Amino acid sequence: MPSNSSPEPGFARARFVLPRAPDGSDAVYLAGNSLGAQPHAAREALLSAVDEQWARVGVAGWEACGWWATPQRLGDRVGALVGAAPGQVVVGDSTSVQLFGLLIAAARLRPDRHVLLSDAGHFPTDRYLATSVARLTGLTLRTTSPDAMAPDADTAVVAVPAVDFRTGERWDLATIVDRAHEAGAVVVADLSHAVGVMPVDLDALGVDLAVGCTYKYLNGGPGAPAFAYVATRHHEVLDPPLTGWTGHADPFGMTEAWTPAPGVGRLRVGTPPMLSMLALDGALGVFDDVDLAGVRAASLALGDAFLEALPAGTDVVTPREHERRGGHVAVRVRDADGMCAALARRGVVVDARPPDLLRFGFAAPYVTLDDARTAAGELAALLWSAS
Ligand SMILES: Cc1ncc(COP(=O)(O)O)c(C=O)c1O
Ligand SMILES: Nc1c(O)cccc1C(=O)C[C@H](N)C(=O)O
Repeated sequence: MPSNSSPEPGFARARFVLPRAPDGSDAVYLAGNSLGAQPHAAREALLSAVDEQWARVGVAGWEACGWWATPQRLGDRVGALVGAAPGQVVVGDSTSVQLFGLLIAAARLRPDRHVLLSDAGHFPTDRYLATSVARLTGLTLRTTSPDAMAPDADTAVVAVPAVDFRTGERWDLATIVDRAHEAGAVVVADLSHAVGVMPVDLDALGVDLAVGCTYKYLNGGPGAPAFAYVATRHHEVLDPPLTGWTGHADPFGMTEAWTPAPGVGRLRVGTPPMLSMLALDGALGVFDDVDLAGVRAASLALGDAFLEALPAGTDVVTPREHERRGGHVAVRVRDADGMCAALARRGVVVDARPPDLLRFGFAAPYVTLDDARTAAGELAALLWSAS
């Protein structure tokens, strides 16, 4: 099938079930930056895994149904969406667990250096884990905004998101990676707010290591497994801290000592959550025949329609320039939680982040231009009644 290079906003809406609004209709669902909507194919894949595989094949499914190979097979599918050639991505565990492993592995790639440089506004799990990893490795944690990062000869690791989880600002990964590499540091990128909503070209950018979640714009479902990327040049030296048996070169040899599997397979830890993985497998079909540059253009068009329909004076914290914007737009309001609940009563699902932000996520596969304008109209009505 030819690839759809200029998809319209809402191009795959018929392939999704949308959460209900209070009146029973489909909600205007702008929370895909937190939990993507459910693709029919994810449900079908899950039901088939339960009814035909688990129930009827049982333990033989690890080979007969291809379960054992699924973390790397899905890794390649996700890898294609983040510019990773096959063999560099594995799926499994949570973003937090993957990040912990990669931050430590990154520090071990630069044993003579002393600084872990991280985004001051990073998502909490990234900040908490950087703090813990610094304690465990003896690195000194320094935090600053990604655009102000100035790694030097003592910087071991630079940890950054592709897009700020609060403001929706897109960071300039190319410049960050270049600066880090000039200083000899290793880059660990968190793509949670980028994967599936914009093209990311990990190989071309030269990113060393990356993680991301699959339950936002990839629509893998609540608790869908995360992914981890390791550039090929690090494969044979990567020394992960979580030496679980499924990352062993010969897991069924049940040997005394841990020997890493070749390549990215060494990042596998325990038994993969197969039902979640197979739901994700179904969900990824949405991206099979579509060009991510087109998905990005459609998402930006949705954001533009929303921004244009907002009343003058609305406090938008997301940069308006396309190249500096991710997949969501954040608006500062007086009572974000109250406003979020009021929008939900009006059939518009968004989320609130402390202290005062409302986030509107523009997942182009199922959000339409009408949705974007409706959300702006409902927000305007609430802002008006609150003023
Ligand atoms: C940037 C970022 N990293 C990580 C996470 C979450 O990590 P986990 O999948 O472990 O809950 C999120 C959101 O939940 C996020 O926005
Ligand atoms: N991962 C989440 C969860 O398990 C429950 C509720 C929300 C989330 C989120 O996705 C938070 C999200 N990463 C954020 O950007 O705030």
